[in-house]
Amino acid sequence: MLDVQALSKVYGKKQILKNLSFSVKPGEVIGLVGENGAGKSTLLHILATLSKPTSGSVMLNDQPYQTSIKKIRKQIGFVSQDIALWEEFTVKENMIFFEKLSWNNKNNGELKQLCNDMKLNKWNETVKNLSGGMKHKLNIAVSLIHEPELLLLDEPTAGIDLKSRKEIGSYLSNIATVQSKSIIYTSHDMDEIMQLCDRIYCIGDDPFYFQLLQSYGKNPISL
Ligand SMILES: Nc1ncnc2c1ncn2[C@@H]1O[C@H](COP(=O)(O)OP(=O)(O)OP(=O)(O)O)[C@@H](O)[C@H]1O
Repeated sequence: MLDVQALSKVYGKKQILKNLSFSVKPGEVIGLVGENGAGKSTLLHILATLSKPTSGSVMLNDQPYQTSIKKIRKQIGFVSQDIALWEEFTVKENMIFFEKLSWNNKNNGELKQLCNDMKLNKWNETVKNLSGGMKHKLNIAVSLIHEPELLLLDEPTAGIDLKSRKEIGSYLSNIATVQSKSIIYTSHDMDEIMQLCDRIYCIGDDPFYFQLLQSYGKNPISL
C-alpha cells in the first residue's frame, strides 16, 4: 500500500503541492486530474523517487522513501510523458535491452508475451516505424518488465487513437485486478479517467475538474 502524508513541494517561492495526504491500496486504479501546471507530474516524480518532497512522508508497504530508496525503486514502474525507447532498435531489442537493466530475469518468450498482452504484436518491427500508440504500449511494457507493485503513468495515452487508448485501458484494469497492482494515472481525457479509475483525485486550486466530475455523478476527492 502507498501512503502519502502531509506532502508538500515548493520550487523557489512557488508552492506546487500543499499538504497532500492519501493512500492507494493494491489493485486500485487512481486517476489524478487537474489543470495544466497543477502539479500532477511533480507528484508522480516524487512518488517515482525522482524528486524529493519539501516536507511530508511517503511510504510503500510500510517502507519509508527516505530510508529505503533502493528497495522502493524495485517496486515502482514509471512511465513519463516522453517516450523513452531506442528508435533504431526493434521491439524485441528494446525489451531485451531493458530486461538487462531490470532487477528481474525474463526470457524472450515472457517478454514477447508481455507485449502481446498489450496488443503490441510487432516484435520484429523497428521502433521508429511504429505508430504513436504502439510506442506508448511499448513504453508501458518496458516499465512492467521488473513486475512493479506500483505503476505511475503520466499521460500515457496523450495523442493516441481511441482503439489504442481502450486497449491500454483494459490492459491496465486487468493487471490491477488480476495482479493486484496499484496504478496512479494522469490524463486530461475525463471519459478515460471515469471508465478506468476506482477513485479520482483532483489536484490544484481550480475547481473545474472537481465540478465537472461531480456533474457526471462521480465523487472526486480534492487533494
Ligand atoms: N524543476 C522545476 N523547477 C521549478 N518549477 C517547476 C519545476 N518542475 C515543475 N515546475 C513548476 O511546477 C508547476 C507544476 O508543474 P507540473 O508539470 O507538475 O504540472 P502538471 O499538472 O503535470 O501539468 P500538465 O498538465 O501541463 O502536465 C508548474 O508551474 C511548473 O512550471
